[in-house]
Amino acid sequence: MARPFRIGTRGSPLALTQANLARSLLSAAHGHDAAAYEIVPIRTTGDAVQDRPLAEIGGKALWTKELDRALIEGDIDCAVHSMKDVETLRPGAIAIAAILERADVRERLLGAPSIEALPEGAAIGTSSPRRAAQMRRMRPDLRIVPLRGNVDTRIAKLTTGEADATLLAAAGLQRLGRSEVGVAVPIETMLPAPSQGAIGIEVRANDPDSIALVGAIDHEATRACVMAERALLAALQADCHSPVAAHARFEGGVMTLAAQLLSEDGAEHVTGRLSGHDGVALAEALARDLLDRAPPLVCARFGKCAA
Ligand SMILES: NCc1[nH]cc(CCC(=O)O)c1CC(=O)O
Repeated sequence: MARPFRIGTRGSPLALTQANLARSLLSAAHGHDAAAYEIVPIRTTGDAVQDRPLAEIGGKALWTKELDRALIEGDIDCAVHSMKDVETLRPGAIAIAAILERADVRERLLGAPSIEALPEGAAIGTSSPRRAAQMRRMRPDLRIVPLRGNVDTRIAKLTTGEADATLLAAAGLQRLGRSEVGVAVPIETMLPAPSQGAIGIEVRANDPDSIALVGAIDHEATRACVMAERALLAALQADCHSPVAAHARFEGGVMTLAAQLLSEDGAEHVTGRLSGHDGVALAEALARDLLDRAPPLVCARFGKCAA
């Protein structure tokens, strides 16, 4: 290559680790020297504003807007994202060229050996509406306190007593070399966020060379699962503040998509699962079914209900 292929990323330790993983996979797939790739960290609004609730900052595209602009303007050739943080509707000028093989999708609980073992009234630090609602559903006695910052900051805030316990994605901990921290929560107990554990690489939609280069490291099964989970969010018209969990997986060539919608306070919820071969069709059917069966408070949160 004439010049290095520029890999755009957020500057957090987890984002940089993920960008380096993308670089290693790309150089291995194409037999390039690592120097053929350049990591370009870009500061996002979500990283810059650490002291206010996410919903207050404006909500949408907090982690992607600056990277989108750099990509579209040609300052970078691709952008590496945690797919969990990427909005369901992407700009037409941007294409997802690869989704990497998914890591452990589970949540890990830090601060107690299990959810049942949490002391009465314990403070759970999380800024995720999904995690908050799921915890309130299982343990209405718990208090939810906001906890933001990158993974290491959140772990540190437990030590300083800002919260008694927290939940973090196993995938992020693993990638930061902290896979021993906390205990894994089975997905049957706590269904993860849609796209949790999946890294996506975006390119300009009108850049066929980058589409081919990056497409070489796509993991087809992960892509199908993540696209089904994202199609469910689209069909629900959910956004990043919606308390929704979803997880798709293949078993013997058949995809099973499971999902849970909750009211903010966790008092009401609806769950469902469907199996089949077309992930997007499964997502649309499951969304219809969940909205049809949603109790009133869940319905109020997700709009589009029949009632
Ligand atoms: N919202 C922040 C975020 N985005 C991606 C991850 C972890 C990695 C992943 O889920 O792919 C995290 C931290 C967390 O939820 O623990």
